Amino acid sequence: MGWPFFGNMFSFNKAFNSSNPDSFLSNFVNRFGRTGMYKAYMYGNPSIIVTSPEACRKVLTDDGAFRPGWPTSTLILMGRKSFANIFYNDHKWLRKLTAAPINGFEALTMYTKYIEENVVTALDSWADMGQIEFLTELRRLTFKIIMHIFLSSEGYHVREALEKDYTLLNYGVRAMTINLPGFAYYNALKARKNLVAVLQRVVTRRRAQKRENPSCPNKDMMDNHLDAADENGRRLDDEEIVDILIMYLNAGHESSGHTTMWAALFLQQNPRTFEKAKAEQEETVRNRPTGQKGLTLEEIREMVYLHKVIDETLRVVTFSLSVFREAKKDVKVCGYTIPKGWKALVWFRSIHYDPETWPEPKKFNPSRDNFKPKAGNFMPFGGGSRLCPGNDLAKLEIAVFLHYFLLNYELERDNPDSPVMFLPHTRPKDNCLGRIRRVSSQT
Ligand code: HEM
Repeated sequence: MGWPFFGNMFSFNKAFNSSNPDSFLSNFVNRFGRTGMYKAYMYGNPSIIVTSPEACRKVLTDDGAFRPGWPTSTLILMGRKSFANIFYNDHKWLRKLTAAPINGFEALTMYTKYIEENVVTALDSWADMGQIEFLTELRRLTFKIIMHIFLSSEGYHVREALEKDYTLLNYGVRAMTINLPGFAYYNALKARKNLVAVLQRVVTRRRAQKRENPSCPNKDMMDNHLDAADENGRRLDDEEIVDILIMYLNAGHESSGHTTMWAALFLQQNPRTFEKAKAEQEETVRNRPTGQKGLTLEEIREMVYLHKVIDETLRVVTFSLSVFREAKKDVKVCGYTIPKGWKALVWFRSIHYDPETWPEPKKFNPSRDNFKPKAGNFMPFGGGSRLCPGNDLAKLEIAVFLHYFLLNYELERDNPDSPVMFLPHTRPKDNCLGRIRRVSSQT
């Protein structure tokens, strides 16, 4: 279980700050064999790192034995009333409240137009901007989209005020919990304070508006939260609304921004895949009824190859390296006992990089046609009752972006060999510095 007090965090940080993050787990495998479960001391807690698909699935789906168990440092940043720390009936109610408006055909059709308009405008302006940090611009774009869904009636200033602080908040999420100036965790705590202050001001103002004009229709998710009551009439207090929003806005843009960047990058690095994906998009446009302007959700759902590209990107990148659960009792998983109170770290990266399931796992290859999916060996959005509620929205955003990117643009990187960072999330160190160039004008 590593060093006293620090446990395995030194070796974790060493591996994830090198070019070979998987060496962290290989160390366990080399010493103890492919057991699928390894005892470790992580983020201040005795933990079991769970790596086999069967064991991961069991941990994610057995709500009787496990509950979310995020480290205290993460809970402080996300908020003690965020999704990371709500359980049972409250969780069920709040999931229904927040997931319904971003799922299903009608909701996604409504957002397709907004996403499309913003993707088209963004790509067009980036092409005129010369050198850009592609990742930074994509994060701005996905943040604008998630803000539209949750806080559409707030203007540019609120968005700007929140956007800056989210970057700092994220850098602190998987950092060492050192609350001293100059350290990532210290900056993240300051960023959270600012985020809370901005959102609290919005809640206070909206409550006042609702008192003055109770019949005013709801405009966005924030308004829905202010009105919501559960079956016993319980309403959400300010802290709950702020914490739910802090986590949702974060989860809703970082992941899709990063994944979109990697998808574009992988396509650019693999010309044959690029051409194949582009051909599918050209066919979509050719088959479009005359008079139809822009994409429809039906068209997007029929893009078979593009979805393979997106899935393969989700696998190779594995944006959520692992998620945390805590054993509510001593529980047997695949022959081993996880003791009550211990954390279980569901290690998605090992599932997605298992060479037995994914030959040449580090290779981006959307045409893994011999792949037979088995329950648990592809879980980019998690599983069980905590399955990501934004998965369809995220895939929609990525698909719309790739549609226009493939048809009309290419990415030229300034530092194609820029090293890759793995914490807090996998990204090129230079945030993908480069240029977006127009290559044709088909749409
Ligand atoms: C590529 C994009 C995305 C990836 C890879 C991703 C991944 C994940 C994963 C693995 C989980 C499970 C966490 C757990 O088991 O504890 C999760 C949960 C969550 N995601 Fe996503 N996500 C993405 C996009 C989004 C978007 C667009 C939104 C919002 C619209 C969102 C909101 C959430 C929320 C609120 C949870 C917590 C759910 C709960 O605890 O019930 N995610 N996500």
